[in-house]
Amino acid sequence: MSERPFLRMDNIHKSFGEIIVSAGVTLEVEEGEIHSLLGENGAGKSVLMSILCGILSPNSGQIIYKGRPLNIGSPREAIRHRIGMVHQHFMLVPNLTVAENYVLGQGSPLRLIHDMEKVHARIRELSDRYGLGVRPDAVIEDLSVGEQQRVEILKVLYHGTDLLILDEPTAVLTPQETDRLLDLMRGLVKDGKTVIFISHKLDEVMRVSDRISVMRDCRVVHTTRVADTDPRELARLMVGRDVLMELPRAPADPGDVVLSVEGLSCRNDLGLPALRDIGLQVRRGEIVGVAGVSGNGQTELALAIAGLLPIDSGRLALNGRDITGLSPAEINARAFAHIPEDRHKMGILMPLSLAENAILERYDQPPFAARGMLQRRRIAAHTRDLIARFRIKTPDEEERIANLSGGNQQKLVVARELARDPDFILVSQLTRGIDIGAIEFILQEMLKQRDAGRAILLISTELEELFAICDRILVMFHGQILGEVPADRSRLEEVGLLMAGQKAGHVAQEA
Ligand SMILES: Nc1ncnc2c1ncn2[C@@H]1O[C@H](COP(=O)(O)OP(=O)(O)OP(=O)(O)O)[C@@H](O)[C@H]1O
Repeated sequence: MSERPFLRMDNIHKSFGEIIVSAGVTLEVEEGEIHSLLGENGAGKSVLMSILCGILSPNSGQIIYKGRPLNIGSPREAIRHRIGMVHQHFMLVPNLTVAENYVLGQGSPLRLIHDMEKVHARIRELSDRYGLGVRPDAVIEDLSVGEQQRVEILKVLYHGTDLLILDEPTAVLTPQETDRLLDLMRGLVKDGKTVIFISHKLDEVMRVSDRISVMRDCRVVHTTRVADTDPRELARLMVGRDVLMELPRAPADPGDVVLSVEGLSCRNDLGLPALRDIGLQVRRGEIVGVAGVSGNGQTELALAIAGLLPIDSGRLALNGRDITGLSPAEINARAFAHIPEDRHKMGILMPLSLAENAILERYDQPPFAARGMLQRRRIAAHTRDLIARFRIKTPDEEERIANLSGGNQQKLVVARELARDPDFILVSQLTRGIDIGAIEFILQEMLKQRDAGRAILLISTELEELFAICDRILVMFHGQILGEVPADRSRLEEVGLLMAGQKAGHVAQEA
């Protein structure tokens, strides 16, 4: 251990009642490095970083920062010490501008109005310096996810930072946006800043880090220089066993058509055309992937199929029966499972328990309801079964789902939907926020579902995920399906070209 590290978190303990969430963590970070933090879902990464930036206070342990003990009780104090964090879920107010978000809570409104020109100028200066492309007068809700993230990072820089913590910043980014973010992180380090980076994506961690610490069971179990390790070793350290990088699978044996989409066109919530004449079929016993750079209509495709977005024209059928224009509840009732892209908006209800979330769409149906009464023992037993099978980290089924780590919330959504014995499974961003050990398990589960004769449509921006389990891949570009490619890794380049709008040697016209 070095004499005087930039940051040393020493023997940090934290528990909520009986639940231990930090079990004597010791972590050292050197000045001017990118230090990655890896660990399974629920290993305690976010909790540790929340302690470092004053959101949670530890029960015991010490933090030495820039050679002095650090005792902070709020994020505001952390900012004073030039420690800034970008959280897994953005904390911006959607209907305010970038500049308004930055000055929220910063003083009297009258003075702020007067100073707004200066605020705008400072945002422009920082944005130019780091190539962030952030406009101070842009309204948050009009920005893409990648842009919102740059706004969050610039917010930390705006308040002044020497230590920047990024909690799973790439989970929602396109590969291009990720490259841009990794470049930005290197630029910040060149500028003398220190970065702590949390990610489940080992390739990114290997590309960008100087050093890596691995957490398990709420402790740091290993710290290494990136040159002294490889993804296989990191995976083993995280999960405690070897993780299969390639899943064995038999060729598909597709049966009858389960989902059929014909001539589907619709608009997005701004009234602009989002889908143009989409046609596709998913058969029993196959997994059809939908690839594409995010924002090319994939979100609208999932919403339209689930009955959550009105369509302009076209026809949807499930098991040969017309479902066009049916309500989401009516579609749901027809052996239709949906794992949505945004679990917070659509997948779960935060104030409710795991057990309540586990039966969200079925609370009024047998075996969970009888004679108008909830069958609490049955619901509890069912939820305990899901918790055990999907290794969801929680004290019990009565825990509020809001208290689970992000990846464990996603596991519950997947477990609940697969338990519904569906004919058709609509999935968006299946493994977002999930650790590699659990990804291996969930992808294997999807293959089992396929082999049991279910039809699966998997919409994803992760090509790895698509190539791992799909049988064929459709590529979306500007609201259309530009091509179909067998899910064979040798065809990766073709998929990449289609994603960029290039088809058989020519560039697709923007309609
Ligand atoms: N307020 C809380 N009350 C009870 N338990 C909590 C609370 N906040 C976090 N936990 C628990 O602390 C543990 C660590 O959670 P944390 O969010 O740090 O995990 P993580 O390593 O960031 O996981 P992920 O990769 O899924 O984001 C989890 O088991 C979680 O359920």
